[in-house]
Amino acid sequence: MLLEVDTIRTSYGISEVLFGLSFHVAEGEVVGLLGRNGVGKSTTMRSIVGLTPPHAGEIRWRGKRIDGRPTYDIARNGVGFVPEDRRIFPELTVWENLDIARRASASGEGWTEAKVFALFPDLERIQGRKGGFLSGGQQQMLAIARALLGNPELLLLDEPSEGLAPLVVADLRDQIATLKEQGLSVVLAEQNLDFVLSLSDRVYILERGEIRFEGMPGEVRGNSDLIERYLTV
Ligand SMILES: Nc1ncnc2c1ncn2[C@@H]1O[C@H](COP(=O)(O)OP(=O)(O)OP(=O)(O)O)[C@@H](O)[C@H]1O
Repeated sequence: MLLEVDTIRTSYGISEVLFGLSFHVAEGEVVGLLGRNGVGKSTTMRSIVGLTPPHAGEIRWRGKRIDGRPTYDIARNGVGFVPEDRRIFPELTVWENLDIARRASASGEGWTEAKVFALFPDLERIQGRKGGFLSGGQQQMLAIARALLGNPELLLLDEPSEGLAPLVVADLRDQIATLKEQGLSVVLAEQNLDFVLSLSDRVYILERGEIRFEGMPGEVRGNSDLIERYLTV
């Protein structure tokens, strides 16, 4: 198993947000995390990469514990994270945003600027533009491109389609599908049900910091009980 999240409990100060949450990701799998705002999807990702480490439970990467390890170490082990706010440097150009990520990466092999430009041709065209002048879609693609330069084996994407126009979302879906075809494992936290169901091999539904459902996308699609209970606003 690539990643095992085993009954983790995570808190912000005294307020507990994840209550013994467990899920796993096999090699090459795309796993969707679904649930309304505030159920703990971002906190789950932040727990995995060590930004808000769990205070109980275990997180294992290829069978070895990574909970409690520093974020840079978890990244070097092969876990890439694209946070919801994308964290683009606004004063740096697209090229410079990528260059920094490549230099920070431990391994010089694998992803290169040329390869990320092949996946995101738009980024090549605007490589001289400053991060602060990008559209939401361009920012999202830059954030994913930057994470890829760290040569992850697993990519955690937090709400990648949020705020993007439908045509841009369609492009993003194709790009994530290409990454999957290339063997990358992905965890996708999303509100956009069609987007997740069309990409995922398996999905989990969260509510109040716990997993309430695990199944195949086909078991969620058209299941109005499940959708009404856990997903509609
Ligand atoms: N820095 C923080 N300090 C305190 N509480 C927080 C913090 N970040 C998130 N929370 C709380 O933790 C809970 C889970 O939030 P989280 O962001 O993980 O949910 P989510 O499912 O990702 O939702 P969203 O789509 O809004 O990001 C929420 O109740 C939220 O208010």
